[in-house]
Amino acid sequence: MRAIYRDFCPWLLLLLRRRRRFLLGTLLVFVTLMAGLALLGLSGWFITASALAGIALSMGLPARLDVYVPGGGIRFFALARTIARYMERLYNHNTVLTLLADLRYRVFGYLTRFDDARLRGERASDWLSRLTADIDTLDNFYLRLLVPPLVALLSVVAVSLFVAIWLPGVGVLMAVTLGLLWLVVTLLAAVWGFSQSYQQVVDQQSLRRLVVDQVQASAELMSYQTTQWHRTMIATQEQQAFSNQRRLGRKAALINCLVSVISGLMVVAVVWFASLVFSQQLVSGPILVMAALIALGANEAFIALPASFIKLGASYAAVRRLNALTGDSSPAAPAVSLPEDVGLSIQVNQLSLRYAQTLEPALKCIDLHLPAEKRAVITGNSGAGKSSLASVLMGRLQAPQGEVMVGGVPVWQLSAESRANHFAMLTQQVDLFDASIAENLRIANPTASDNKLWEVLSAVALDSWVEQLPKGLATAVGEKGQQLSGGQGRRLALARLMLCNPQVVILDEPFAGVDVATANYIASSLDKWLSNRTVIFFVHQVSLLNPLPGVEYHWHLDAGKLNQCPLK
Ligand SMILES: Nc1ncnc2c1ncn2[C@@H]1O[C@H](COP(=O)(O)OP(=O)(O)OP(=O)(O)O)[C@@H](O)[C@H]1O
Repeated sequence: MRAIYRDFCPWLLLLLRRRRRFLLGTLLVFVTLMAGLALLGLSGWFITASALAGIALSMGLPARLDVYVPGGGIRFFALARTIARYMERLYNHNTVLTLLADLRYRVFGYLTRFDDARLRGERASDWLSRLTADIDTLDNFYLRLLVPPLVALLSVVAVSLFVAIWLPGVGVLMAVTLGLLWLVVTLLAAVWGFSQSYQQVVDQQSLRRLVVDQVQASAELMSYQTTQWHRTMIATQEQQAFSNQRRLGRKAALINCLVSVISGLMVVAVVWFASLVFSQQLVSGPILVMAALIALGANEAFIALPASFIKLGASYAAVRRLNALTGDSSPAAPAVSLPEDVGLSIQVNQLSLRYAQTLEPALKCIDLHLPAEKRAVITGNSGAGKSSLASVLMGRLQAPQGEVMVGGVPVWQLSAESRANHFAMLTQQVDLFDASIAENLRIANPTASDNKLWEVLSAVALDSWVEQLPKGLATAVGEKGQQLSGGQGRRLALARLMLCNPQVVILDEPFAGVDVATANYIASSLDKWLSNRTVIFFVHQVSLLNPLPGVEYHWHLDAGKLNQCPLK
């Protein structure tokens, strides 16, 4: 129990930072409920009193009834209920959206502090689950698990005290029964449905993974004729999730049934006790009817609670997954900035890196010094550690041993803005968005003119190809740039890089997928753009296929070890 509280605590505190909204939202829900109950009770009282006055008059007995005050009261409560309900919906939905923004902001903040290895450690569908499904589950917390039980508890107190003014015994009966009902719909529902609703989140995640795999790998599954096998796996998982959901639904229905039985019995008991008091002429008929109707209406505060509390386990599962993020990320965002328009040197001292769950280090005791505004090439066979070293140099991957200094500042102390402004990297796997060519380019520089876009396209020899496209710069490149060839995609990414103005540039296999003539043409444009910048090329080998303009230093990576080589 304490562990559950500890896990929920940070998120509850985040929600309660908006406590004024929370209190006002609760008050509006409470006022709506009370106005409804008052309308029901007063209407019952008024109809009964009118009927009794009519009967008395028809029997020739003297009778008086003020119709104006109760009539006005009924109109007042009817209006109050409508207005309070409208305000409550408006206000609480606004609160939920505000909380959603708070939660997403916090979770996104944690994700931005992860390095490449941690981000790649989980699947995209899992990150998506955290940012969407888990946060939505938490966001339900306010409107389903915090406000309604508080309103229900307040209504138990208010309704019992009100009835006790005329019928103290009935007031106590209602307080005890409704209090018991409150415990049933909150604690009992939460405990009873906990493990199944927890499992529901786990099942949904597994199902989402399998379905994403089915869609993404459909070509492979079809070519190996294993589509049916994979579909069977999905069907089995679906069946498991379905039967768990059915068990949970059955429990929720049973609790709802219990609520109806308890509240129904309470109404019978209220009518019975009140008629005993009525038979002793201690209370009037209209009051008896009013008490019975209020007892009947009080049920409304409890109706939605079982369905919400039975899913407490799901909220707990979401919270635990989100807490795993907070545990992993570094506590504070680094905030050192680099000077503008000054050449930056790169210095690496005794750097070692080992990925989690691997035996051999990917990088071993690396020392490197590249003066400001100079260019170097680092060669190495596949798997030698080139991409890992490039990521560490850019501060995208944190190495536990050794240090990397850029412009004399440890790279991990640099703020995200500073890294974005001063560093640029062409990675092996380029990311293109499902947008037009122009939009993909303007990610690097939103204010770049069309002329500027044509200039960088020409630098990577893509201008004539784009010119002959019917939509030109507005041509969509498809999801992950699927409508471009591999080489075109890389060149577009290189053109995008050329719209920035970084002081340090890292190019990981810049000429991969490009023929020799085009590579030579791109190299000469790159040469101009790279002047006055500190540059490292990462390539498998120095060859005609890799024209490397202006390179003055050469290192070779061999199984994670870096050795300086003479430049041929
Ligand atoms: N996220 C990761 N988790 C575990 N091991 C990794 C990870 N990324 C890379 N490695 C391992 O680190 C070693 C170096 O990989 P890296 O990608 O840096 O090599 P590379 O020289 O860039 O190779 P290539 O030229 O084929 O891209 C490899 O043995 C690889 O298996």
